[in-house]
Amino acid sequence: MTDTDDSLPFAGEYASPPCFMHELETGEGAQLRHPDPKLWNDVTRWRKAERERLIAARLAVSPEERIVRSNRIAEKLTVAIGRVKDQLIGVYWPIRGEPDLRKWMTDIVGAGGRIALPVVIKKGWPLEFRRWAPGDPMERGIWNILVPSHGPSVQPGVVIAPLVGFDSARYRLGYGGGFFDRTLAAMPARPLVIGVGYATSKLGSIYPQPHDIPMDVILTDE
Ligand SMILES: Nc1nc2c(c(=O)[nH]1)N(C=O)[C@@H](CNc1ccc(C(=O)N[C@@H](CCC(=O)O)C(=O)O)cc1)CN2
Ligand SMILES: Nc1ncnc2c1ncn2[C@@H]1O[C@H](COP(=O)(O)OP(=O)(O)OP(=O)(O)O)[C@@H](O)[C@H]1O
Repeated sequence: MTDTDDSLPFAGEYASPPCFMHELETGEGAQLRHPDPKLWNDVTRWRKAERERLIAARLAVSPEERIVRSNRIAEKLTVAIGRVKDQLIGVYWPIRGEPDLRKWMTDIVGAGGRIALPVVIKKGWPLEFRRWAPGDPMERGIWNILVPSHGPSVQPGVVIAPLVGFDSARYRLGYGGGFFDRTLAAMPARPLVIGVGYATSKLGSIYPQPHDIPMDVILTDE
């Protein structure tokens, strides 16, 4: 199935933010009960195939080209965020061909801003953010992603979310753990959420579901 394939039943967009508290089970690692399990099953299968296709495509891009594209995204971030002094910005440590913003993160710290990185505490839980500065000790967390070894949980005012895919309604396709959606839903104050990815990762629709939270802004290399 491709993004132009319309054989997937229309997955329903919402004109206003849906209230789905009634679909939440309580307790650790609460799972959502989807309103239409059959549709969700189709969407899940389609998303899995699209993730694999999009990740393989970006991994096939040369390291030199990836640097060029990452730098373009970094320049746009600088413009979008503006004055960074005293801001706390949640970024990410790149994996699987994601835009590499590590130099930009260092520049932000040099300019008086602060950076935080996401940490997976447990599958099915919101992410935690920990402060990071160049040279800080890091360790491998779940899925081998490097995370700051210690430090308290902090609340960024800006969150930069890497996109596996995205659509024109600013919905994000990630790795399928639901981490960013859970994290944004749980944050006491909603941060400015900026999705970053390659223009080639654009889809016709990600078939947004009630739990999917759109990005405020999406920045690409084009
Ligand atoms: N660089 C980076 N760090 C990040 C994220 C990210 O998107 N990029 N995350 C953003 O959330 C969190 C990690 N999220 C992840 C979620 C799933 C898998 C993963 O490998 N999942 C399994 C299958 C999952 C499933 O379908 O149930 C897999 O692909 O084998 C990896 C990372 C926190 N750190
Ligand atoms: N607020 C939430 N509460 C409980 N479960 C949630 C919440 N948000 C998402 N989920 C669950 O997470 C799972 C994965 O969702 P989805 O396919 O949207 O992942 P994703 O956004 O691609 O992943 P990620 O953010 O980790 O990169 C779904 O089963 C979904 O029900």
